[in-house]
Amino acid sequence: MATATNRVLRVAIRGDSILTHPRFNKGTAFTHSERKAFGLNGRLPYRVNTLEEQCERAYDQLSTRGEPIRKNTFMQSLKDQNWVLYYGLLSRHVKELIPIIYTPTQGDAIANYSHLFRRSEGLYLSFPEQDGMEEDFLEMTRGRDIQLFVVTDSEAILGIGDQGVGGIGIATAKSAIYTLLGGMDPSKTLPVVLDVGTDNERLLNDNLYVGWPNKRVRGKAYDRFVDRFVQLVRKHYPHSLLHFEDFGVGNAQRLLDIYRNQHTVFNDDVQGTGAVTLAAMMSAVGVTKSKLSEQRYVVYGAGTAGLGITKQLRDGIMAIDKLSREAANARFFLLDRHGLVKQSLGPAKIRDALAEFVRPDDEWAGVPTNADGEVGLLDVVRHVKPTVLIGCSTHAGAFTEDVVRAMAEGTERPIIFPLSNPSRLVEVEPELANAWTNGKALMATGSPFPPCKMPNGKYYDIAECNNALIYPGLGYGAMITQARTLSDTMIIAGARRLAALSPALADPDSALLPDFSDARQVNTEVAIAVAEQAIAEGSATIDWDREEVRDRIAERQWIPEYPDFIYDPVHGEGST
Ligand SMILES: NC(=O)C1=CN([C@@H]2O[C@H](COP(=O)(O)OP(=O)(O)OC[C@H]3O[C@@H](n4cnc5c(N)ncnc54)[C@H](O)[C@@H]3O)[C@@H](O)[C@H]2O)C=CC1
Ligand SMILES: CC(=O)C(=O)O
Ligand SMILES: [Mg+2]
Repeated sequence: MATATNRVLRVAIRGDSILTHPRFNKGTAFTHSERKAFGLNGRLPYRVNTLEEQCERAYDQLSTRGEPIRKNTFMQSLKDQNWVLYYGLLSRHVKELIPIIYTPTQGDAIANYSHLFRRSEGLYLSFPEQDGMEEDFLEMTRGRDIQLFVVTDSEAILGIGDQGVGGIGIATAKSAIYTLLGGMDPSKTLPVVLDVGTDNERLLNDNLYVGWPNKRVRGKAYDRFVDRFVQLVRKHYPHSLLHFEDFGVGNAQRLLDIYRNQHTVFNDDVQGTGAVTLAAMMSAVGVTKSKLSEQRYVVYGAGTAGLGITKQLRDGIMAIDKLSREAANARFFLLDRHGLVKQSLGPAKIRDALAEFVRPDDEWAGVPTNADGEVGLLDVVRHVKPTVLIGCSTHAGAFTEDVVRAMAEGTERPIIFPLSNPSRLVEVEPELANAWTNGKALMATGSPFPPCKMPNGKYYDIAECNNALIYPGLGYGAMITQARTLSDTMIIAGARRLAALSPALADPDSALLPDFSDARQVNTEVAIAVAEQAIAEGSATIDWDREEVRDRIAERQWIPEYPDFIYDPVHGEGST
């Protein structure tokens, strides 16, 4: 509701309308004079509470709920009632509550979306209603200054696959994180689901499923539908940021390539995941006193995130260590469902997008294969002796004891990042990898995990290498400078700033990335770095000096505090 410099708001609605409007509702925090002005006197109990008191009450209520999914439902209902209270509560308990409103719990809420459904949130654009898309879009956005669209088509939600219309839950969660950690004004963000059907049989056979009960539309019809939406964004909100989330592997990078020259677009799974992993890797090589370019990287799961990470690390090696593209590419060994991505697998088993990273066969003479000539993870590890092992496969437990021990034989400090979400899909539990490597592994995971006890009795904090540690800052930096593009160099600037904040820099036994309890300050630093880079390279379209970026961002970031309200039925906000 407020920014650091905007403490008074003119509001046009009153009575029940304001009490049921989550953007304006203050509940018991309406002052007595506001109650008079807005017709609320008889609608509220006498005593005026502070936000602090409201947060205390809401936290007590939340604490009576045991299971994470019940806490998630409570938080959703709070968001439906009062945004300031919702974000106020979250910001007082960031580390405890992010796993409730985001991964892993939001994954369960999305999987059960149609059964938990109470009320809608965001914009639902359904394939059979596409002729009315512009009307629906305008109906939703009329009078609003939307600066950020978070869109999903729900094909690859976290690691749980196609969730049909329930995928709106990842767009709403990612938007909420933009506000909580990036300072984005929630009234200027819009989560969107493109409901193009679902191939999830469980949903198709469920009579309570609330989405379009149809097989997923693909091919040209799909492309036209997505394009219709993107062109509406471009036409009506040319300066907005368009964030793509959890699109399938056949579309994520492809749509990014199509639209990145038309609008300021961002694919979180490709670019956000790549950036946070680059930052964690910079931190890890700082601990081992080596360079990014000196590592041998095995990436297990060459889908959207796997390839995004690989390219971002490759670009980092080129930008920071000045290796050629070919030399940097040669540091990577990718595996997918058919094992090592190597030449003889042929086009039927290798996506075109992986072309740059296909290994030559002659490198693998004498290495054991299965009957189809495929090389598995253990044999890749034995042969390559990787210093880095990254998982983004959704294959729970893929980093077995044999794999981890084989890796530890080949390198003093194995860098192991099992990044699959939600937690139950992690490639290896950090506790196990810690035990199998005698506490030598440097680790980061996609969802939160508890610290591991080291042989010396100390605890090792597991960095949460989740794109939420960086995407709100990347997006905010691009949005606030109205950048024409979110360029690769802006992303690298953000990753370098994040790496510079790593606790492991000061103490090599500390976590590789800042703790999520500091994620707001961290993302603000990332936003500053991105905005400075946007100005330096001419992507920014606002007329700021680099030196003023920090102050400008501090002034503009949205904070969960109640401004004072003045009733103004003519010029006030809230009437549209
Ligand atoms: N930590 C983070 O910030 C992020 C984590 N992720 C996680 O990464 C995982 C993958 O996500 P996406 O790349 O979007 O999905 P995706 O479906 O594009 O990629 C998964 C890839 O793993 C491969 N795969 C599946 N089973 C395999 C197996 N048994 N062996 C080898 N390869 C196998 C698939 O063929 C596919 O190419 C998910 O769990 C997701 O939650 C994704 C984005 C960000
Ligand atoms: C974190 C995230 O974006 C994912 O797991 O898809
Ligand atoms: Mg994602």
